[in-house]
Amino acid sequence: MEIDEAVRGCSDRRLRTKYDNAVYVVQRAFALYPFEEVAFSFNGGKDSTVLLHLIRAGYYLYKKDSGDAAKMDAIKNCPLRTIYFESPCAFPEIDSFTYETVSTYGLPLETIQSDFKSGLEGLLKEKPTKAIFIGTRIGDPNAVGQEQFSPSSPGWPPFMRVNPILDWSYRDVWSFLLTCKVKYCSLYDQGYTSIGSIHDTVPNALLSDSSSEKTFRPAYMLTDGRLERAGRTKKTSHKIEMNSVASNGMNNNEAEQMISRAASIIVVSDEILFGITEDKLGTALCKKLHAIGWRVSHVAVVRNEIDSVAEEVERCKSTDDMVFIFGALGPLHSDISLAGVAKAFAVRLAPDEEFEDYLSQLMGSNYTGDRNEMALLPEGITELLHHKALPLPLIKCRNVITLAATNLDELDTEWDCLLDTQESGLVQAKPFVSKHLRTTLSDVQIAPVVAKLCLEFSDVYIGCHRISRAGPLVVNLTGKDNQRVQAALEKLTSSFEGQFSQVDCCK
Ligand SMILES: Cc1cc2nc3c(=O)[nH]c(=O)nc-3n(C[C@H](O)[C@H](O)[C@H](O)COP(=O)(O)O)c2cc1C
Ligand SMILES: Nc1ncnc2c1ncn2[C@@H]1O[C@H](COP(=O)(O)OP(=O)(O)OP(=O)(O)O)[C@@H](O)[C@H]1O
Ligand SMILES: [Mg+2]
Repeated sequence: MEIDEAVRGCSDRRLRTKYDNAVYVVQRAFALYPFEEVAFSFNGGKDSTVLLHLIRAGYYLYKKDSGDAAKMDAIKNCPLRTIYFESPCAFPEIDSFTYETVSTYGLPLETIQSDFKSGLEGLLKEKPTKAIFIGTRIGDPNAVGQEQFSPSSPGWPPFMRVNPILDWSYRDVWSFLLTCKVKYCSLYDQGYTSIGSIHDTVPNALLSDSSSEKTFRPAYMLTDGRLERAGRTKKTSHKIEMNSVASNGMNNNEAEQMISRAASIIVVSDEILFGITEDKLGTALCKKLHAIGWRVSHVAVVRNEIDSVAEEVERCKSTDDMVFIFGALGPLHSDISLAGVAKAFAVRLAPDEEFEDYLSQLMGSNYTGDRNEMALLPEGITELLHHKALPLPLIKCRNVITLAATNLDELDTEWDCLLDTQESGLVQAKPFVSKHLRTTLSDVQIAPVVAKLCLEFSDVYIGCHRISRAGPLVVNLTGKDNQRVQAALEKLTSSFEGQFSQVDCCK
């Protein structure tokens, strides 16, 4: 069997291991389910092309193991039911590659014209189908929480999703296709690295040829597989969000208020809780966030314990747009931040190939201990944020960004890189306006007026603090609408003629 021979004959030990595991999953599926109740979901993409050849190899090995030696010569192909969800928005190259391939490999094709869910409902009604092979890989947006055998989701018709290449990286896919010298869709040689519909897919800009803007290098030249989907345009952008709120009859100001951003900060440090060190980074980050118009809703210092981090992340990730974590990052026993993040998202820590590469370039081969602990990242939800000024990319898990800074200078660098990296999601929001007033009046005297003011100006934050019990009182008015902040200020000062003076800062 040519695929099996090509992989076994190659020197790439990692590819051989990935192949062995995937082919094992294929064979188990054939052992578990009646052949005619298994289907292969094929769409001509690179992942499903890999899967096609793994299924062919797995089928061959399964038949060989079941003692059908006499018939082995006849088993060149695997006549597995193959389903293709056709779409008028598919690339013509994808369509033609799909039809050609099923014909080349003798796959009985069943085309479906509706969406995935109703298409599968129809398919299951028509023919009993217990399991479907899918080319999902960790890193695909829909892979989170899946295993190699994962029942379909609640609300979907019942079948087993079989994902033999779930743990394959972008590089593994290309090593396999090139080692086996199999045909793949021509778009991948034109710079496409992941293919969706004609409306949301363009060649990957990272492969653009320096000599000409219009030519692109082949997909297998992309060195950082994390950026595989860079040619897939995002479904919702800040601009669209803004347009849609503005088109709901709101003016732009109101629209900006609507999308004002909130962040929380988690500092992981037993030392701070013991009083041995102080948290300076949390305070500095509050200032930086405030300066770009973000509201900080919460700063927490938690213990170096997986559960403490997980509980805090779980709380913050759903209430805030962004969560920042400092501390407990590295190979030490107490470096548990990423395990806490993984637990909060109910995913595992798994080796990350790209991060491993960065670590070995930075630290040589002795960098991570026996299990490559430092290269274990939350599986399926991690994005590496690259920047030329950073020796290691920053780790972003959905809306949780792990900062590696240990002092204020390092924080400045990381912050500038985040602002310079679109993928960080750190967009500039409408800036805050702050005005500060100072008075020698007592708290008791101003309390009823300030309480009323808070009700009337609910969009303006009105805070009061003293530098000392005997010293003057400072009132801080902060909001996003300059006129409203000024109006609140005037109302307060006019209630106590001549008793307030405006100052530049709140000290
Ligand atoms: C055969 C097959 C089975 C699927 N089963 C499920 C499922 O059980 N649950 C689910 O949420 N999505 C399921 N999907 C949808 C995929 O998760 C995903 O939305 C789809 O592949 C589109 O990916 P894209 O949005 O990246 O193009 C299935 C898709 C296919 C082709
Ligand atoms: N239109 C479709 N018809 C049949 N199966 C599909 C279709 N779209 C997706 N799938 C299944 O979902 C899997 C994952 O799709 P995905 O787009 O991530 O991978 P791919 O198309 O194989 O490769 P690429 O990431 O380069 O687009 C496919 O390998 C295939 O098994
Ligand atoms: Mg695709």
